[in-house]
Amino acid sequence: MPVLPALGGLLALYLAAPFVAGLAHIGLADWRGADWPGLGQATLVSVLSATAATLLIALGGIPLGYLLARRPARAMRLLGFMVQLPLALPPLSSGILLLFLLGYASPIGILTHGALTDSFAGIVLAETFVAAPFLIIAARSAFAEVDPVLEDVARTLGHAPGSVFMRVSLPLAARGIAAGLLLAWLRAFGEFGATVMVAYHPYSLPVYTYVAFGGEGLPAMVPVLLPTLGAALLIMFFATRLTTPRRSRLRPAEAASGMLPPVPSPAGDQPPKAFAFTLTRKLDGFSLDVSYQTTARRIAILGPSGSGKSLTLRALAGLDAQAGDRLTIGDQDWAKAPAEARRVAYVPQSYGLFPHLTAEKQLAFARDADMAVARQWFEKLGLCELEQRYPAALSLGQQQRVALARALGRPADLLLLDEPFSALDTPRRAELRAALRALQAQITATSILVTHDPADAFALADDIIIVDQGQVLQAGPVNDVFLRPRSALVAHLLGAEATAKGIVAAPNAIDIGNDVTLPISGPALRPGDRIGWTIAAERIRIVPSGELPAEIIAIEPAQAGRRRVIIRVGHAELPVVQAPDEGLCPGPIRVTLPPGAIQVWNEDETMALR
Ligand SMILES: Nc1ncnc2c1ncn2[C@@H]1O[C@H](COP(=O)(O)OP(=O)(O)OP(=O)(O)O)[C@@H](O)[C@H]1O
Repeated sequence: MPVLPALGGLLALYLAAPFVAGLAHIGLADWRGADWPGLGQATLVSVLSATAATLLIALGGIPLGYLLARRPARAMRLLGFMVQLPLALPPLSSGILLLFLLGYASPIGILTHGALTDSFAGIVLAETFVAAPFLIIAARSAFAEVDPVLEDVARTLGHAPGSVFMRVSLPLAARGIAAGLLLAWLRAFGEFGATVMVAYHPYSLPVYTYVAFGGEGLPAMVPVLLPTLGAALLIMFFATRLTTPRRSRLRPAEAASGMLPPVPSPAGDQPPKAFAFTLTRKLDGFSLDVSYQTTARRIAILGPSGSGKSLTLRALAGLDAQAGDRLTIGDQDWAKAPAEARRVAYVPQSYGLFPHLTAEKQLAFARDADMAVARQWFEKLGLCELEQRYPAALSLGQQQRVALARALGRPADLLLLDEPFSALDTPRRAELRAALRALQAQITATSILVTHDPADAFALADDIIIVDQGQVLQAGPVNDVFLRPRSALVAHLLGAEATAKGIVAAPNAIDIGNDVTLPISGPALRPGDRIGWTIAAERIRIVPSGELPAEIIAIEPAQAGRRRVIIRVGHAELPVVQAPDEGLCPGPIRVTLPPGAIQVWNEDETMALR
């Protein structure tokens, strides 16, 4: 569309035109008659006062920007609004307000004998007032860009909040803050309105310019403009460099396998530690109330999206410890310990690698990192070649390994893994699952894995906690929960596609209708009870020698060239995944349903639970 470039071009032309017009006056200027000492003095005053004001602004503005970015409370929003007000005020009005505060007749003016007006200090204070919002806004945006997960991870690596700020938040926000500081300096250097009201003397450069213009008119202005233009060009050059995205000097991420090499040696022979927790949280629109106790060393927390899994993990890590928490591991009570004091190895969903540190430096980041142990993990996880890479140059699998090595490189009693495979494709997922299983066998820490995939839980946990809407639906050893889910919902969360109903015919057999009785494994059931049941599609075998009569009622194409066959057995309609077989067609067949694969729950008890 030609209108857009035309409109943009016109404005750009207008912005450039005064500079061009100024060029024409260079030859006409009275260079000899210029008041160079006066101009030099005013320039010095402006450079020094702008620098002092910028230092003051940095001292308060950086922490303020951080608070505004991290604390969403209403009081903070009000504070944010207030500190930006000077931007909206005409500078002369700002000057008048400052005179109310600092002028001769004000309490502060009386106390300081007027030292804060018509003085260098007055210039600094006026400049600070009008220029501070530039830094505060830049710092707030820069800190808001820093992923809070990185700060969480740093705390679980033993760093107290002050150290997290200095080592993670500040370095990551540094470019934005530096740009804000340059702009604040420039604004302070060019400040006129508030300054002329608060401190007419000593002359700052803008006040000097105004006075010179009043006395000698436009022809004398070209030499006066020189320092201003020079400072503006210099600062804008640096500010532009800071705000231009840096081109990565890193090597691109290789598509190399993210596989953890299997690690052979078994975990120590130490008995697993007793582990118990009760955690409650009341959030806007969501309540969490979970508790469990076990002596198992590998636990999975399984639930659908938004069920409270990550909140539980964060609470275990101590990232938002609250008064009512209960958390013991072995003989230690961690409930009141802050995150940095807990012995946890926490790997969040996004892995939480610090973008400004190489893989090697991530490893050394933990406050109490045992570098010998960390290096061992580095080697075991096949990371030696990647030591000098930044996270941006690592594949997802490699990032996961670095995050694991970093977490394991310090003493930990709990390994907390939040959806460790969620970013990976299916084959990589299976590889890493196997490798993580090997890793679990090597560590003595209790591992807690958050997942929404039952396959992860079966592979990597002895106990499972099933959560939904912030509540524990069922918890216990994986096999027990699998064979006796408490409800159809639990069975679905464990992967059941279709469920059916029946009646308990004998302690280990169920009547599923049409005179079909199904033998089952697991704890005895009470004859006569109404039950729900299911079986995973891949566990059903269609074979001529099958024990049960069934009927094929539909055949549908499925992924990878396979077929999904819907069978009726008893009153149940169940899917079966089959390799292509020309012989199969709708009609009677025989099937085998292994008793150990059948999940059963008591419908009457499920109703009572509701
Ligand atoms: N700081 C917060 N304030 C208010 N609600 C929150 C906060 N953090 C999380 N929630 C809410 O708590 C609920 C549980 O969140 P959580 O991150 O624990 O879910 P999840 O089970 O881990 O989900 P997913 O599998 O999608 O990661 C969600 O509804 C979420 O919106």
